[in-house]
Amino acid sequence: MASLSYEKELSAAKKAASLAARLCHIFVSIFCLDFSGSQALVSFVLERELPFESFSLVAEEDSGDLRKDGAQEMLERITKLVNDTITSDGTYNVSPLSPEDVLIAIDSGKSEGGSLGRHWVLDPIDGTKGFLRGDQYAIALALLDEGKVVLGVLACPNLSLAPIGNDDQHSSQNQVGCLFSAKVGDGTDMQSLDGSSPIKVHVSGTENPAEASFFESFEAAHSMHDLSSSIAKKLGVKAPPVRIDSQAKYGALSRGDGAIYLRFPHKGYREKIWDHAAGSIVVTEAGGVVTDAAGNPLDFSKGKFLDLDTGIIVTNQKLMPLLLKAVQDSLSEEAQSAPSL
Ligand SMILES: Nc1ncnc2c1ncn2[C@@H]1O[C@H](COP(=O)(O)O)[C@@H](OP(=O)(O)O)[C@H]1O
Ligand SMILES: [Mg+2]
Ligand SMILES: [Mg+2]
Ligand SMILES: [Mg+2]
Repeated sequence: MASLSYEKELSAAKKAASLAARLCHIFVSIFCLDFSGSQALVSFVLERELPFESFSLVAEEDSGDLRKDGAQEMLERITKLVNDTITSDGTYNVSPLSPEDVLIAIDSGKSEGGSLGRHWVLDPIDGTKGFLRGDQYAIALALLDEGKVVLGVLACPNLSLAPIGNDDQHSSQNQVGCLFSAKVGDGTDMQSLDGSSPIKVHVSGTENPAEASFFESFEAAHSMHDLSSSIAKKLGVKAPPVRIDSQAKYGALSRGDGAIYLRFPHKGYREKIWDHAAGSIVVTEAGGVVTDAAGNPLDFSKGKFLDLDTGIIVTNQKLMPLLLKAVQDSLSEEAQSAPSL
């Protein structure tokens, strides 16, 4: 049986996500509207770092737009950016990638995943809308082994190292750029994206919902904010929701910035595994719980999509029973009040 320690896989993942974060950061300055360069870079780094492992990647982007007529210049810019990032890192002694190499690296993310063997799961930029607004976004990378998430890394370039809501502008703690990493059975670490030493993080230990603050999507279109506010009210949560983009919510929750994350997409939306794989292990290894609205664990073994009941709820172990009850009460009230069609 292959080594189950995933040590080298985790360090490869941390390196890949950090370099991709560097590349995304440069994107901001040139306002380049294509995000697949981050995917090309992650795929390049993983294949170089783990040359003896079979490589399967389930990732959000593909090269379709970059292969269209008129995308030549964009592809050249992305290729340059990928090469510049590889050169700035300095560890790979390779000749520069050609535009075709970049397209191939992007398209190595076409795997379907599933319950057999190992699959990397990548969201090269999660929270695209947050990224474009200059708010939170994340590079989210996880490894599935036999359908289970065994490690996850979240690079959050705009998340402060200090807790959210701590407005001490003059503190040296106000530095931004966090890297969260988690390996099954090993806890969750956080470090600065500039490479400080990692510290262990833990979810909030609060048992009192009145003290808990909760996260939800910034984008109202991504989650039913009415439903989450009804749940929060039932629970007795006092503070208003903290709305942030991307899996930075899972990162923030893993270090106790808030105690609850509620995500109820509109009917018909199917959640993708790359939007939750890394975030969920970052939270569970920090002592939290991630389930669907029925209290079932998320099943990452079914391919690209999560087949889940209604929504995703995240909190600590003590609050979960109360939260689950509030969720189910709110859902059944909503079902009763909905006009029958
Ligand atoms: N209508 C919808 N409902 C729920 N999620 C949606 C959505 N449209 C897009 N998303 C997903 O929500 C993710 C962002 O999550 P959040 O709402 O927590 O910021 C997006 O990731 P990308 O930005 O990678 O496409 C996208 O996959
Ligand atoms: Mg996403
Ligand atoms: Mg994305
Ligand atoms: Mg998207």
